[in-house]
Amino acid sequence: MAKLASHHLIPALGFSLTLRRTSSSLQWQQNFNTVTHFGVWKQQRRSLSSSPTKISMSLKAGIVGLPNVGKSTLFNAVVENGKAQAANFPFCTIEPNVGIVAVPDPRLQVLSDLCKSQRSVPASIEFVDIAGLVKGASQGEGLGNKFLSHIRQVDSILQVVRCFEDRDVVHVSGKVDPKSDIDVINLELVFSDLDQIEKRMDKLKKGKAKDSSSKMKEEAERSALEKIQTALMDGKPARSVALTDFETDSIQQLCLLTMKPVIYVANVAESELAEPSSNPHVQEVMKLASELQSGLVTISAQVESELSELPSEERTEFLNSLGVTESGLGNLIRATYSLLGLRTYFTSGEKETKAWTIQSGMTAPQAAGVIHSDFEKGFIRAETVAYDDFVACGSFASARDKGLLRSEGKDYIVKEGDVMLFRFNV
Ligand SMILES: Nc1ncnc2c1ncn2[C@@H]1O[C@H](COP(=O)(O)OP(=O)(O)OP(=O)(O)O)[C@@H](O)[C@H]1O
Ligand SMILES: [Mg+2]
Repeated sequence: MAKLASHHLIPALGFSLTLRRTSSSLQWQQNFNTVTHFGVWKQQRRSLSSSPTKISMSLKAGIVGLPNVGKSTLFNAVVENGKAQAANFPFCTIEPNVGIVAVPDPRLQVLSDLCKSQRSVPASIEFVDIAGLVKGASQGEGLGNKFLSHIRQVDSILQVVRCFEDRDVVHVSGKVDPKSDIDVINLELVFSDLDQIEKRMDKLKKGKAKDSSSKMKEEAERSALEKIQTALMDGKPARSVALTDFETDSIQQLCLLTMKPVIYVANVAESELAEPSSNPHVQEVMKLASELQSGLVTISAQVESELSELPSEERTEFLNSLGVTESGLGNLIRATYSLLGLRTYFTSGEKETKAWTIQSGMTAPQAAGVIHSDFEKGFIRAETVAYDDFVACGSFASARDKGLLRSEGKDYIVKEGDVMLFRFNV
């Protein structure tokens, strides 16, 4: 029988990944496995709102960089109660730390107020603090290949680049030099990808494909690998290579490191936070980020870490004393979310208002599937209203009366900020 999955149904589902706080630890209440394949990795979570207890689908951003550049300091600031050891010696981090971070979104509160929701649940991203990489990592130097494999498992890379001068903080190559630091990291990623590609090409040479469709797939993979290999030899990342959709799909399972989108995080000194662009190191990172078609966020990991220790009423005062008005973390989190190609749609009702994360281009049934696979399987139609229209009308009923609540079918591509109700069959 067809049912209208109205707002009383969606919040009642509780199918999303649910965290239960126990006296000793955080436990995953559902079997949905988004992080446990990292085994030993620690799980921590920051909630930017006091009420939410649930986390929707999230993707991973890996914090990468040379040793001792401020990765764990940044991680601890982003992940409230982050317990990653951050200290002034290289290779301080060995096992990766994982933290789940809520994506700040003012729309959530607006919808929640309009629908008088009992709670609101933000979208989230996972941050992963990874061990420092050094020259030769792809050959097993430093903490070596094991840590490149940790990078392989994330969806995007935040590359922390040291832009602060401080004689007391050891730099592994002896001086602050963002260009050289970025080159070292990128080169290791390139070497590791070249190695992967070579191994894969050797396997493909054996040509095991029997039917014509497998042969076509192998051909697409071979062609993609050759194009990428040429670019890598030229020092260019795999993501810069133009591939057909078929070629892109064929190499997906290789998880090439240089295919992942990158944001450069220029880590500046406290005293430079008010005017980071006057720091020549930051100017250099800006130039490189733009050449490498990557994002850039300037932050002082040290300041963010100190801020996170302060009671909220003292934070503004501290920021003002440094000549800035807001913490850079919200910016970093939003930039990462957008870099991952993520979009948000909302469900909103009396029980809860929730931001759901989808990949851009997802259809209405796929978006419904993020709530629960039954929603996707039994999808009939979605009732949808744009966020601004919903706010102008104040409720689903009023949006329906004004003809702004549209009934969309299975081919509808969900738009950023859609507020949705799903009709489905179970
Ligand atoms: N913006 C900054 N200004 C001054 N000092 C900083 C800044 N950011 C980090 N530091 C200091 O740099 C040192 C190294 O930081 P951290 O342990 O976070 O580095 P890391 O990149 O995680 O190192 P590793 O790769 O060894 O795990 C710490 O003493 C930290 O306080
Ligand atoms: Mg560390």
